[in-house]
Amino acid sequence: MKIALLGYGKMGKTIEQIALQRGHTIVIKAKNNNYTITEADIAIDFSTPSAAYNNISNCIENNVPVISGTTGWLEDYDKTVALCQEKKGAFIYASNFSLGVNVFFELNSYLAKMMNTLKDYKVSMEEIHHTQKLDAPSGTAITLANDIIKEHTSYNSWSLEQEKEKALPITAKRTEDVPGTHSITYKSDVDTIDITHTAHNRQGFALGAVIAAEWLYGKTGVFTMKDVLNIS
Ligand SMILES: NC(=O)c1ccc[n+]([C@@H]2O[C@H](COP(=O)([O-])OP(=O)(O)OC[C@H]3O[C@@H](n4cnc5c(N)ncnc54)[C@H](O)[C@@H]3O)[C@@H](O)[C@H]2O)c1
Ligand SMILES: O=C(O)C1=N[C@H](C(=O)O)CCC1
Repeated sequence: MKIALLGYGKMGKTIEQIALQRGHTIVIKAKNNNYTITEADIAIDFSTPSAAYNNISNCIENNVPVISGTTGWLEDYDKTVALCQEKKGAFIYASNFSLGVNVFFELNSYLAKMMNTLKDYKVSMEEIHHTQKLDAPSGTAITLANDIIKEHTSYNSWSLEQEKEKALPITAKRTEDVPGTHSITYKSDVDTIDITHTAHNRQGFALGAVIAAEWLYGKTGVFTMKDVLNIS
């Protein structure tokens, strides 16, 4: 496929390596909105929270299927879905494209469902990322928190504050060079259960995004990584 990389930073460059290894060509390496999307068969957006919606809607308007991994723009997600449906386009967003994290999402939901009957355990979450990250908490932490809230009746929201009524507390730490670590902890007076996913580098996110692009090409609709990986 002829791929447009919308965002040619840490992720764009890692996706380029994986896409070339898998036989694709890169026709656009955008660092701003100065590009002509119609040159591409498909676009992969890993840009910035303020740029993502314009990039994605530009693709949909021009009938170019688009994958987005950019986080921190989800206030515009519903509008994007409506546009994609109206234009009969193709779109996938995932807060995390790593295959391991997508298994971790399933584990998190299953654990939350079991723990819902054990109200002595309090849930908390910690995410750690590199210091250049623009958004907090991470998109992945928000997905994990929303999945817990769906299963666990003690929580109806998440918060970066630690002691908020019915809110699942998330701690967001920024440490140089950390690609992404997410932990969920259930703590009672007698013991603790922790589950953690640790990314060792950005290759897993990039591989998942290229697999999603290969899967989306030729389809119409709005999809998620659950559709791509056929898990759960
Ligand atoms: N979903 C996932 O699996 C996943 C994994 C890693 C990172 N991310 C997210 O991807 C995004 C990018 O991460 P990164 O580490 O590569 O950031 P980065 O800062 O290294 O790169 C961002 C790039 O976007 C470019 N950019 C700015 N405005 C643009 C525009 N209008 N059009 C196109 N490009 C533009 C910048 O010049 C830069 O090259 C972040 O939102 C991050 O949270 C998601
Ligand atoms: O490096 C980042 O930025 C990451 N962003 C995603 C998130 O916000 O969850 C995925 C992990 C890496």
